[in-house]
Amino acid sequence: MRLETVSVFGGGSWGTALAQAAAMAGRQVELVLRDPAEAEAMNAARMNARYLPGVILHEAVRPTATSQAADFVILAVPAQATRTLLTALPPDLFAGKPVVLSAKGLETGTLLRQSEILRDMAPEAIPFVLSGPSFAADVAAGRPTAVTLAGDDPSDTSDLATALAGPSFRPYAADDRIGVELAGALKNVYALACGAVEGAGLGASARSALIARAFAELARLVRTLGGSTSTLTGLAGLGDLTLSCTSAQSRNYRFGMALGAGRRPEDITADVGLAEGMWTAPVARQLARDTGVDAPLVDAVVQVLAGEADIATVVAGLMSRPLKRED
Ligand SMILES: NC(=O)c1ccc[n+]([C@@H]2O[C@H](COP(=O)([O-])OP(=O)(O)OC[C@H]3O[C@@H](n4cnc5c(N)ncnc54)[C@H](O)[C@@H]3O)[C@@H](O)[C@H]2O)c1
Ligand SMILES: O=P(O)(O)OC[C@H](O)CO
Repeated sequence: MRLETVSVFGGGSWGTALAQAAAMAGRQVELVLRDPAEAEAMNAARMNARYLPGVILHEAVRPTATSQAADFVILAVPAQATRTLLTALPPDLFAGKPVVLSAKGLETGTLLRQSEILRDMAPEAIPFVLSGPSFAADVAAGRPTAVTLAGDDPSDTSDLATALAGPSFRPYAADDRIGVELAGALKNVYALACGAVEGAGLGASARSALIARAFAELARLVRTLGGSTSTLTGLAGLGDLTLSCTSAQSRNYRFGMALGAGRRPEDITADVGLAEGMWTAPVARQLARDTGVDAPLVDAVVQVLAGEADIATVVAGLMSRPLKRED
């Protein structure tokens, strides 16, 4: 498999960070933005001033609005925008090529994972999913980061991991696409919940209890939806859950903190930016209901986001559930 050139779609923080990582790994990178003026400005400044100010673009990164054919592709737009992006691109851009899906979210309406959207829109692409504890600012600045890269063919996945690995970016190859995608999407919902616990001043003990019960709920969902629970002890599971559920660097966590402090969701987005958990929570609740999985934490987040209950009410509800064995 030739893996010298890569097109990264999405000129936000994650697309720019992954473009930097790929360039540091020795790839020639085009960073594809939808707005030609923004691509030109980024090229002139050699910086993504809006999403990653202060990070000088690697010389192998070429911002552009017109994509050329590359050896492989990385998609890094928000989860709800992946289908729109793919609709606008010619399918032959992807045919027979590795496509790395890096958005962490489930699609509203269809309830689909990112690689299922790709299968719908570009069935001849070869899907890989990348997830794990990784803030764009850390990756772009070359701070040590490790992620999971899952694909169906072990040899191709190892080759792709090697093509993306650099001195500070370490992808571990794996094969459980379903588990990796679900863990990445769901951790955003649980990060909202943990942020809300902090914002409401409920204490560090409550937050740790929540992380542990979130892990158990995630395991039930992953097991039922066809993933492997062993994935959850890895970077895409435990790694990302603990990062996003404890750090105010996470937008989902910050969104939750504001919710916990009593602000309304519609007023928070302008300050925090993209918080994928907001979109994924209702989808996860639907998936849990459809498959009979008990998911009280996802339910609680949906209720708070929808304004159906305040934090105190959902916490009282969770604390008064019948006592049970810890499994
Ligand atoms: N930022 C991080 O630290 C980080 C880390 C890992 C994964 N992710 C995931 O990456 C995804 C993208 O997040 P982000 O942080 O880059 O968001 P962002 O808000 O920083 O940037 C989103 C970018 O997508 C572009 N975009 C939106 N709709 C588009 C469309 N239809 N066509 C083309 N471009 C479009 C926007 O113009 C913007 O440039 C999310 O699913 C997020 O969970 C982010
Ligand atoms: O800022 P967040 O909450 O979207 O989290 C970013 C990454 O997913 C952390 O791994």
